[in-house]
Amino acid sequence: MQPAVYRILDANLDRAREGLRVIEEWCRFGLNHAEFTEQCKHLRQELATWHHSDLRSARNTPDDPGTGLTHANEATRGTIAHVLQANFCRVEEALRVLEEYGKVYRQDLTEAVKHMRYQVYTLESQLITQHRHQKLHQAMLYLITSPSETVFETVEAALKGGLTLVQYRDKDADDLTRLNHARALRRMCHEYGALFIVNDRIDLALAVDADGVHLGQHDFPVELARQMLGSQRIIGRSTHNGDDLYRAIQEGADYVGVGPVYETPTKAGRPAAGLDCVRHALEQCPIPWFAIGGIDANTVHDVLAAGAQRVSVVRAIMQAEQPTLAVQYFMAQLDQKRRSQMGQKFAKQDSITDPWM
Ligand SMILES: Cc1ncc(COP(=O)(O)OP(=O)(O)O)c(N)n1
Ligand SMILES: Cc1ncsc1CCOP(=O)(O)O
Ligand SMILES: [Mg+2]
Repeated sequence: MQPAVYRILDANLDRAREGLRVIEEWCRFGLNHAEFTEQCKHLRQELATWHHSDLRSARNTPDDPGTGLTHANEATRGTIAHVLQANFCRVEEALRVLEEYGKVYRQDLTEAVKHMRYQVYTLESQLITQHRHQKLHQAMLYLITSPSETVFETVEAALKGGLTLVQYRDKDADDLTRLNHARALRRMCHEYGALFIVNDRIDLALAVDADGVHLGQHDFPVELARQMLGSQRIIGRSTHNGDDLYRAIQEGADYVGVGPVYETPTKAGRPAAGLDCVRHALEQCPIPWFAIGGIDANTVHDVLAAGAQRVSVVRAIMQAEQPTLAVQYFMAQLDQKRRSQMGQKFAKQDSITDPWM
């Protein structure tokens, strides 16, 4: 057996185990997810059983020309999602190398790492799903875009203000324009670690690998969207009354919009559902819900007082002179409401069990 093959197997066993350890640490300390943590640990330990001394003894780091190679993208990671993505790539590539070179070393290694590689693919999909849904539950402010010459500048300014959930909505543009805009906005949102949702169009959401789609009462049913998008993507539903809300929950929507609370020119012709829809959602909605419709600096206090914990806005940010400040204002109001509620809950019970907090 050529020493070079041993060196390749040694290096890639190290690479795979190191990448899994990076992922494991987020599962353990970032997600507090015992099952994912255990899966990573088991894969690491299984790889360790193949790391025999004949492979380790072939290591020759001083003569390794690769140690000096670096890539500009390796220096920094924009978000945790980028850290996870880079390390899943590292693990999957290393396992593929082990599988190929294992064919000239030991057939049982090849079989073992092939099985591990598919386990890692599944874990990656589960983690992406978990990450998306965790970010959805943590999102308190939801920007829905409106057609604008400065839509990209406005969204980026909002993301710089701490916005974590964006929906691309343009009822008038042609499909090619929507495709290009959605691609650009999805890239921008993910650079800032924000979720990107597409309004109405399941095909467009799939085409740009969006984090999800938002469907109105007269758009495609949630069931069809779920068949096309799977469980790993987010599906939101518009609701205007108690029946809509009940049905959306039964259909398995991941979140709902509740409103319009006030009449709004952004959704002309849709009558206001009033603050009662907020009060009803507070009592009846177990999934994340966003009050929407006519919410701005003048109305947000009443909407929060009626029980909203999350709000969705269009004009208040899209038409703001300074979108960054507008986002920071709303986030401060929402955080203050959340803290006051946490305080009240602690006052009422020994431990907080609210799954959305
Ligand atoms: C969060 C949220 N709620 C409601 C809507 C409205 O969706 P839209 O497609 O604009 O109108 P309908 O399909 O509900 O009539 C939304 N986009 N986002
Ligand atoms: C899309 C949508 N659905 C219900 S109200 C609304 C628009 C809300 O826009 P604005 O925040 O400008 O009132
Ligand atoms: Mg719609």
